Amino acid sequence: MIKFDAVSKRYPNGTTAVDELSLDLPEGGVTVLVGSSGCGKTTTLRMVNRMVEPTSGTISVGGRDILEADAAELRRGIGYVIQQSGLFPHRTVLDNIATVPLLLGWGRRKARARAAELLELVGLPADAGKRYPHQLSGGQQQRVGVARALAADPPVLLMDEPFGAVDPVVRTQLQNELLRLQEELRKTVVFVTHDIDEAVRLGDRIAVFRTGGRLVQCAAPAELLARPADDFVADFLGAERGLKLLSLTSLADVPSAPGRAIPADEPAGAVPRDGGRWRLVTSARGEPLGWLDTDALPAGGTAGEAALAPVRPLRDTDSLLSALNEAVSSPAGAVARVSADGVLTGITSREAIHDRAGRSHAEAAGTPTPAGTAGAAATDATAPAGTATERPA
Ligand SMILES: Nc1ncnc2c1ncn2[C@@H]1O[C@H](COP(=O)(O)OP(=O)(O)OP(=O)(O)O)[C@@H](O)[C@H]1O
Repeated sequence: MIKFDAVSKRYPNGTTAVDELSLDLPEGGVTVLVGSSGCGKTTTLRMVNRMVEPTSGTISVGGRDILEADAAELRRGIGYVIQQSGLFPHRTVLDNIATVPLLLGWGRRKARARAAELLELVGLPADAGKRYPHQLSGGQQQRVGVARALAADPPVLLMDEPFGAVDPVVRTQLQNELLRLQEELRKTVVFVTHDIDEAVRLGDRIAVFRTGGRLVQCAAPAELLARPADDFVADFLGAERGLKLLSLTSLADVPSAPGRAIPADEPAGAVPRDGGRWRLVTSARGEPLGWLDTDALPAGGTAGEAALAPVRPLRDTDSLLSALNEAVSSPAGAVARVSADGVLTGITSREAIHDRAGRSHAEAAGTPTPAGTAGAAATDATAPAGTATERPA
């Protein structure tokens, strides 16, 4: 969709911002550009919509050399979102979003209807449309920035650190919104960030640049994390790249055992004390409520009335990293698995998670799978904490 062929950008002061870049950005995918400050990410992005002209090489969008296109026409097919949202302060939110459709001569009514539709698409309430940008939070302004960039339904979206100026919680929300939108819209997105976690979350592919505008590696996140091309990329990805890789693997194919859960209305005195210390207590509907310590059972009352250690049930769509986190923080050393409606489907041992984690690394690195621990993969809720064989992930 977007193709860079031996593209360089040299500024008159002698700075080489981008050096002989050859890169294909697939249609409908998110390509994230990362790298240390000043390595040419923004320059690369801005060359796509001709805000910066390359010194040499060719860039094509949809098979057409961008230098042969009229710059204004080219930009109509390319949405652009920047860090400080870039909204017009004296225009209402709705008018901001309607900017490009109005420039395209859509007519006021149609442009505003489209803007209202987009407001909803990016998760803002309809009444936000009448406000001015300064009457919105930073996160809401960024949503408006995204809505404005999408207004004319461009096939390409350029995003230059769009979530760089908001706090981590809002940032995660905005990332989730973008993933949801992308699921629906399938734009070809070029996304610049300094944040490797953001890159791993959002990117179908990640391009790592180094100072001097040199592309070092471009690969899918899992491949990049498992097989960094050199020490520079490995350092850039950080010491925790093994854990980051686990954030990309889902829990879906990790086995679980039914587990013998205890209903909350079971009399405490009737809870079996043998076969393991921690037992999962569930509601009448089967939702996990917490872990019961059978070494400290109260004399009277029900299992549900006892002090329970917290449980954070996980679904198949949760990541292996979340599962590992839950397994190490749960006193039972196991994870309660639930269906989409929150009902217990089984219990997975820490060992099963370790086993899957090891395979996930081996798969991504293209090395032989380490011997599995099939058969010991699941646990039942009666297994005492810490009985799983400890193996490094
Ligand atoms: N107009 C310009 N004139 C001269 N040098 C420039 C100009 N614009 C950018 N540069 C230089 O080109 C290099 C690449 O800049 P660019 O903004 O693309 O980097 P970046 O990777 O986006 O940086 P950051 O992460 O800090 O935003 C830098 O050394 C920068 O100083």
